[in-house]
Amino acid sequence: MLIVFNPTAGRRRRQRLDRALAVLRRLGFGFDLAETARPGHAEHLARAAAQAGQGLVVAAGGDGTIAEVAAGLAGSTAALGVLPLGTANVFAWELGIPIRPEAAASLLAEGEARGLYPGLARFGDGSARLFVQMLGAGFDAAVVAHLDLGLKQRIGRGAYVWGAVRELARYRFPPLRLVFADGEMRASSVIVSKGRLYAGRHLLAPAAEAAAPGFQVAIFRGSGPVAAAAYGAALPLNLLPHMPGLVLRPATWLRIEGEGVAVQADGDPAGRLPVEVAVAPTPLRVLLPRRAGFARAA
Ligand SMILES: Nc1ncnc2c1ncn2[C@@H]1O[C@H](COP(=O)(O)OP(=O)(O)OP(=O)(O)O)[C@@H](O)[C@H]1O
Repeated sequence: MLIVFNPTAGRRRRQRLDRALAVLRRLGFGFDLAETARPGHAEHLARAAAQAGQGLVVAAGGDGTIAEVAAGLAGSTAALGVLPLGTANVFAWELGIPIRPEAAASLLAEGEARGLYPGLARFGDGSARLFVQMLGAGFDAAVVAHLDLGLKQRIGRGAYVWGAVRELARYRFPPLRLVFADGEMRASSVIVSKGRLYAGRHLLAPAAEAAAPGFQVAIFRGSGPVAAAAYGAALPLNLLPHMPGLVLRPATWLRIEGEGVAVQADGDPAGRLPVEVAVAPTPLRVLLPRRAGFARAA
């Protein structure tokens, strides 16, 4: 097993990693540990490991690190394991992967690999990017793009709240055009979600089935700072899905247009519109709790 550790993900991550490694050693599990040195490095490490015949590659980090490892494993038979050390850890909450390092390490020993279908984003410049949990365009991507990373290191998720408040004052809410296989819609923001949860364990898309190929698309039709503030206030109360102006619909493909508008994938800046979103052609084998019960929103 190779563990790919992002030393910049989340807070107190190294102590949390050490707690997980202590359990693996106690269980007699052999592992190699590799630290990422830059964005994108986890993908290279994972691909090289899979090509060398490694059967299990563990992403020790947040959702961005998981997505990079997933991209490196794409098309191989190696399974993805997760030690959730990130700031929001939405993928882990969604799939019932324990957040406690000791329990997450035990899962690496006793979990079962199940096939999940990531999303694949293709951008106007020809680049492509895999995402495991969600992709957003518009307001939330602007928050991610302008996030104060120093503040995130210090206070964690609060940095996103502060970033959102700042963004309310300056975001211009340019209109987006969403093209589905069966028609078009206008929106001020959109989140394409593999799962039910968003920003930790808050409810976004109750009908989502994380293990199924395809997405729930959250289409924010309310525009302007007042609507965005209302959506933001509803999120921690798990009332977002019921907000006026929010439309949720399933899709397996869509194109999002809005010249120059920021895109985020799994909580990291991912480029700019236009983007085409589809289901990845090959499933990703992910180590999950046996009889995985997908988590409830908090
Ligand atoms: N050594 C490094 N220096 C700077 N950035 C790095 C390094 N290694 C990885 N990264 C980048 O850090 C990004 C964010 O990390 P990650 O998503 O794992 O943590 P997080 O943002 O704290 O967690 P979450 O996504 O759960 O909120 C990754 O997408 C990756 O590109």
